[in-house]
This record gives sequence, structure tokens and C-alpha cells, in this order.
Amino acid sequence: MSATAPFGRRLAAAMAAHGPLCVGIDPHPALLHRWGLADDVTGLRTFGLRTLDALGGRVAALKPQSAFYERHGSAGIAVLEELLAAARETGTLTVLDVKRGDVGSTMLGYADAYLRDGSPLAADAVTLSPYLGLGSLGPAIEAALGSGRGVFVLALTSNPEGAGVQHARDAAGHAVAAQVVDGARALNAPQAAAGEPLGSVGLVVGATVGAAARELGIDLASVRGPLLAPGVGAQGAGPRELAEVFAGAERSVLASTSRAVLAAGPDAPALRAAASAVADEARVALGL
Ligand SMILES: O=C(O)c1cc(=O)[nH]c(=O)n1[C@@H]1O[C@H](COP(=O)(O)O)[C@@H](O)[C@H]1O
Repeated sequence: MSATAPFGRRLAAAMAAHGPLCVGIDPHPALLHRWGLADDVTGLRTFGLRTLDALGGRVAALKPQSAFYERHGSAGIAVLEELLAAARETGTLTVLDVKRGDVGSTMLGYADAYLRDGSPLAADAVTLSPYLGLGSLGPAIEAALGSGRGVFVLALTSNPEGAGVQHARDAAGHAVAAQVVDGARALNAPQAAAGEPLGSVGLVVGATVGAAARELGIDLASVRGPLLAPGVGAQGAGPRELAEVFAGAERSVLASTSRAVLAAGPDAPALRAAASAVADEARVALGL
């Protein structure tokens, strides 16, 4: 499939081929230590490249967590650039987890950094935060859609603190998260009308959020875009939670886990076995 095919189409094909799992590359200091690596840029580089080597071409997507690269300064960013380039070579989809959100004029800068052909930090998709207003993300969303890339906008996050903001309702009783969902649905409408299996504007909906979507009157299936579901594994969600949270929207779910798989490393077969077990559980839970 061409690299410029829409992100949603490319992701749907990767999920059909490898199962509905994204593995996060989160080089926590404790994981570097566990893998027998130093908490420095050499350790960081080895950690990411070994994970890519073990899982590249075997999971639907890999999600490097920018924070753990940024904590090593510019040398850490260079390692992230190398990892993204190596993933591009293997054809493995990358979701760069940066959770950016700023005024529109500044979003242009982030769009250029992460969503432009030829940028050293270009990924297939990025995570975005809509709390300066979904409309402020416009420049990044336009850049993504114009270059066959995608975005995942935070809607219902996996952390317990998210509810205070995301469940808040406006005077008409419409929850903040529901407004994010409405925006994503509208942005995906042209791709849905064109018959794409998934739109390129995804949402983040934690696998830990329980009945929140239903209680807030949100129809997740109506988004017609991918639903990145972190919280699987270390944050406590498993197959039962995936089935409960995403009932009716199963085909859109990209379950996401980081530490639960990474802790099986650094041995490549052990990493593969861990990822494949979580992918199988997710597939069964979602009835796919
Ligand atoms: O955007 C994300 O991926 C994300 C959103 C969210 O609501 N919750 C969440 O945990 N994440 C990210 O997903 C990863 C979860 O890692 P584990 O808890 O180790 O599986 C981290 O990189 C988080 O920053």
C-alpha cells in the first residue's frame, strides 16, 4: 500500500494483518535497568532499536513516548529520530506520543515537526490534546490529512484525573469529551462517505474508563475513526474492560500497552510472545 494512502486505511490494513494492538515504546529508567542497559542515550538507543527489531512488522503500530526521549535532551531526540527512521524502513506504522496542543499558529510548528514529509521527527500519526479547543488543532489535522498521516485526539483518557475535565458538561448538558467526539466524527465524515474502513482522525479512549462513554451519551462507533485504547496492562485494564468500554465499536479499537509487553524484554522471542498474547486477548475480547 502506498505511503501516501490515508492513515486510516493503512492502519485498518495493519490491524487486519497483525491484530488490534499498538505497543508503546516507553523507555522508563526502570525498564532500561531491567534490560541491563544504562539510563543514558546508548541505553535509550539500544532499547528502542531492539524493540523495533523484535516487533517491527508484527504489530499494527508502535508508539514511541516522546517524554522518555526528551529527558535525555537533544541527544535523546536524535535517538528518537533514528528510531522513527528505522521504523519507516520496516514499514511499521508509528504513532508518536507527544500529546501536543497549542494555539493554531503554534500548531503549525508542531505540524511541521511531526507531520511533514522529510521532517526528521515525522511519524505516521501523533497524539494531540484538544484542551485549547479542538479547532486550535486545525493546522496539525490539515497537515496530517494532506500527507496521508493521522492524529489521535484525547477524548477520555485512561488516568483517573481526566474525568474532572473530560466529563464536565456545558450549559446544554453536553460533555467536553462528547464535543471532542462530535468534532472527530465531522472530520472523518468525508473519508467515511468515500468508503474508507477507518478515518484518519482517531481518538484516545482509555480502556480503563468503564461506562463513561455510555453515561456521557457518546456513541464511539459513530466516530468512524480509530480508537486508541491505552491502559491495557500496567494500568489495570484487560480483555474484560476492552469488551465493556468498546461494546458496539469493536472494529475501531487499537488496544495499546507499553510496560506490560516491554517488561518481557530484552529477549526478542519473549517480547514477541508477550505482544502476541496481548494481541490475541484483545482480538478475542473484541470478537474480531
Ligand atoms: O496517548 C496515550 O497513548 C495515552 C493516553 C492516555 O489516556 N493514557 C495513557 O496511558 N497514554 C500513554 O500510553 C502509555 C501507557 O503506558 P503503560 O501504562 O506502560 O501501558 C504511556 O505512554 C501514556 O503516556
